[in-house]
Amino acid sequence: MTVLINGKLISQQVIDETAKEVSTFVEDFGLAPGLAVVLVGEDPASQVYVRNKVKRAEEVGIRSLEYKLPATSSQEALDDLIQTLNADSTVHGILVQLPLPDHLNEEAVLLAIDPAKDVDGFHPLNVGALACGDASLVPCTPMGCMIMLAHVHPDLSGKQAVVIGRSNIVGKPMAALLLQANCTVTVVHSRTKNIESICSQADIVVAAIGRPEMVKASWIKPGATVIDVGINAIERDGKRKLVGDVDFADVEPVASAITPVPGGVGPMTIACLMKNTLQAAKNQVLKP
Ligand SMILES: Nc1nc2c(c(=O)[nH]1)N[C@@H](CN(C=O)c1ccc(C(=O)N[C@@H](CCC(=O)O)C(=O)O)cc1)CN2
Repeated sequence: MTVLINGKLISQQVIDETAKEVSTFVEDFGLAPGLAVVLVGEDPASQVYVRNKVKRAEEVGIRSLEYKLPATSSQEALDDLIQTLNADSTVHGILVQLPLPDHLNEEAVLLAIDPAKDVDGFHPLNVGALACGDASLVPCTPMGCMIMLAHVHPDLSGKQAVVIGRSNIVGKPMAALLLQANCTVTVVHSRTKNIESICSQADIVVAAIGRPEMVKASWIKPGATVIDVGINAIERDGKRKLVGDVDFADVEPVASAITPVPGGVGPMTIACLMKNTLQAAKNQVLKP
């Protein structure tokens, strides 16, 4: 029978563990970790994610500060805010919700965040540390995928893993983490030839393409584990529905374990953000 890897349940475990550690941190250091969440514009999905981040922060005892800037904000205005947050010793974590409006330079924004406060793990210094196997702040979605994988594969060593997609947020850090866990890793992308045949040899498939239900049963080796990072809103039978990058109904009977959408990787992203915020606070308090 196929195991459904339940992101809601596992993320709640991560939240509960983090809440305990936050309370020890408060006892030891007399202050709660502080997280600044910056949202530029009014993208409805981003508003939901930011709201959920603030809610989860409250739940674990992290002090959250929300900054909402208008969609027309200048690069300078955003940079000024980041510099102020960088200089504030009560703020241990800073995240700028992505995507940003088109006129803003995302790379420059991510570079402006103090790497010690970069709880998304997107700053080039943290990306480099991850590539060297020495990261303290790891991007939240790939970290969440690794925690879910650990539930079905306590030892990933020697497994053939295929990551579909090469984004900076998911594909590349995911490949680095799987490599660190001693998997043999292949990254496939839009220019890869024979994607289906490469995927069908993998023990683990991580789909992070951003194309609804692209991965079919014929791509999956019987008994493989499938992690679906995609969150795509589609219309089916006149109703709005969230689906992943994996055709769940087609793939589920072939896989030995699979994550659902919704309720899979998504909730893990926010739980891992709480873990990173606590980690950043510990790093700053212990090594100011
Ligand atoms: N600065 C960042 N921006 C973005 C990130 C990120 O990690 N850092 N990731 C995504 C958005 N995201 C968090 O920010 C995120 C996406 C989805 C979910 C989630 O829980 N999804 C639910 C479904 C939610 C719904 O009903 O719409 C699920 O999959 O069950 C959490 C966080 C891009 N931007």
